[in-house]
Amino acid sequence: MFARKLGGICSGLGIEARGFIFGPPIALAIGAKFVPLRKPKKLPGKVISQEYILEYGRDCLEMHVGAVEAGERALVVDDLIATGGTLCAAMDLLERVGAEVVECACVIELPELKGRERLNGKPLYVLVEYLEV
Ligand SMILES: O=P(O)(O)OC[C@H]1O[C@H](OP(=O)(O)OP(=O)(O)O)[C@H](O)[C@@H]1O
Ligand SMILES: Nc1ncnc2[nH]cnc12
Repeated sequence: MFARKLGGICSGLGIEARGFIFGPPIALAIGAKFVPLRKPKKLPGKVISQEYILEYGRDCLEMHVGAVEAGERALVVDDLIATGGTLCAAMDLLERVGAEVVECACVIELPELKGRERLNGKPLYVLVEYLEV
């Protein structure tokens, strides 16, 4: 599995909603804590927020202040990458708190939407590339 090669990852982050299916078992498998990145007004307590643009509108991700500390190595997990806006917002949040995003991982990539190109060279692991025929 990809994560075994990475080592030393403290935080496995899952993006609401379907990233919550895959993030927790991956975090458990690599011995990392699971940190949820949620849609607005779902997390209690103090949060930092990052807005982003999707194919079909705008949205925002939030993370608890203190959930990830400066210097932590992090893996971001979601079900799917399309335009890459969601993963970019997740990476922006983590960079704002001084964490290092080691890799992003998704089950499905829609390569025609070129999301990978927006990740500034950050490694992206995917299981399935879906191409329209
Ligand atoms: O690469 P992008 O263009 O940013 O799109 C990918 C995102 O879109 C979907 O979530 P959605 O925003 O539909 O939210 P949901 O999981 O709450 O339905 C999917 O689960 C990803 O999180
Ligand atoms: N084009 C797309 N198809 C399926 N799921 C998506 N989530 C975001 N964009 C999508």
